[in-house]
Amino acid sequence: MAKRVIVLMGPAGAGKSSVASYIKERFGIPQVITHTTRAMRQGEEDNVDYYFEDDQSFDQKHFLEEVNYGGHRYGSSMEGLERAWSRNDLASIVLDTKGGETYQEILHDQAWLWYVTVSKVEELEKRLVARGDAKQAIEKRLSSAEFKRDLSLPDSLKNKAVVIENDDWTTTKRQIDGLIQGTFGN
Ligand SMILES: Nc1ncnc2c1ncn2[C@@H]1O[C@H](COP(=O)(O)OP(=O)(O)OP(=O)(O)O)[C@@H](O)[C@H]1O
Ligand SMILES: Nc1nc2c(ncn2[C@@H]2O[C@H](COP(=O)(O)O)[C@@H](O)[C@H]2O)c(=O)[nH]1
Repeated sequence: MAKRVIVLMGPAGAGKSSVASYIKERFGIPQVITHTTRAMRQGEEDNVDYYFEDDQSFDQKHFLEEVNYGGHRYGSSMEGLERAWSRNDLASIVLDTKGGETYQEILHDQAWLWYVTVSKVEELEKRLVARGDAKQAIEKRLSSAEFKRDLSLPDSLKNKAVVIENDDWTTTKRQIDGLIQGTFGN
């Protein structure tokens, strides 16, 4: 089977990481670990949720693409993608929409684009609070240009991405099961 990667995009709090964890547990789809200079959140682990970097170590890496999101740096590497593909032909990665556009340009049909969103934008802040994010970090994130941009799909990805409206987790899981089983018959 051709190697593919599910590219999970969407606004902060919409549920991208929750979807990545679900497809890992349910279908054994490994997640590509990316790099960031932001501080670790409660419950996160280095080398599992991210490779946590400082500016100096980040500068030494060779990334396929890198972005600034809400004042922090994020980057993903071809090595990370190959590592996930060595375990399974279908992997996932969580990216902002700018990264999603880059993956689409580089990987074409090998990038399976999923845009995770919610129908009510107020729900996003509630979820970040419930996740235990620091108040200051939430305020900074919600006022960032990147957060506002990712509230909708960029024009270049419209009609190319599957939209998952993650208002209700049971409904979301059903949609995901349909997408994976419809394509791979697992
Ligand atoms: N359908 C849902 N209903 C209610 N809560 C949800 C739902 N999906 C995810 N959550 C919760 O919302 C919070 C944010 O989810 P998650 O971390 O997956 O979002 P994210 O899109 O990866 O966010 P970020 O980009 O900020 O990292 C988590 O606490 C998660 O458990
Ligand atoms: N383009 C990229 N975007 C990335 C990468 N790793 C994560 N992300 C996206 O950044 C924001 C913020 O992430 P958070 O974990 O601090 O909430 C989110 O949209 C992620 O999808 C990357 O390597 N490249």
